[in-house]
Amino acid sequence: MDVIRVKNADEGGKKAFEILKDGIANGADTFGLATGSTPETMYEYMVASDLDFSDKVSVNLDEYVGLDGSNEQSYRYFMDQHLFNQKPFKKTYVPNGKADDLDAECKRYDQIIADHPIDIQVLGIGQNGHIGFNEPGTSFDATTHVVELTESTVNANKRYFDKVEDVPTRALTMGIKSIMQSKKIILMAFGQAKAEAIKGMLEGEVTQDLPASVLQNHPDVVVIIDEEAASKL
Ligand SMILES: O=P(O)(O)OC[C@H]1O[C@](O)(CO)[C@@H](O)[C@@H]1O
Repeated sequence: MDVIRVKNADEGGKKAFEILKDGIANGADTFGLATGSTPETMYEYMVASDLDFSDKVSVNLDEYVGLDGSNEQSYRYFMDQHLFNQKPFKKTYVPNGKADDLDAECKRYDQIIADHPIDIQVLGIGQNGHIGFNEPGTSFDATTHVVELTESTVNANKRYFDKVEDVPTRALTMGIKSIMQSKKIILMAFGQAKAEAIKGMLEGEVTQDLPASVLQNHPDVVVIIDEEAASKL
């Protein structure tokens, strides 16, 4: 893995944006995108740029079960607000958290991923080392599936909700197998809370107990970390 150290999230987002821009210049047209606070600065640079995404496709990682796109806490809403409303794409995919049949929705999403192989996958990382919503213990062979969120993840994400009881406890997520099939991966991590997971991911063994460690097996990963996230290396 190629590790790039930056001062802060702004510099990290800029760096990620530059890698994305180079990728586009080299023909990338399908992007795996992530939500959460981590990629926000990268989206700001995308929005401020003169790049045109109207012939590009995005396939997002995950969505809460039970929230539809008009819900301000949904990941569809987040993506519209932070990127798609300002920079229209040809097509944007996010799992449907309101699907009546979640198993069918997982199959539908796997077909979307198969139809749109991801050139560049953007990732954050959970404090417990999750990628997407693939929590510790998830099989590396998993494709899109429904996840019971861990207490650690619910607690980390409660900052976006009025109260912890409002945080959905289930989500749909692209699986690790699909993430690993992306041609290139950019993982960003900012802040002290990510330091332990980053250490495990870069220096620990490859184990399902720390899902992001699987990235050691991918041939083209760029890890962008600020000083705090790098503090345990
Ligand atoms: O960027 P944040 O808000 O720290 O979230 C970290 C990770 O958690 C998720 O939001 C899922 O909980 C991921 O999509 C994200 O990469």
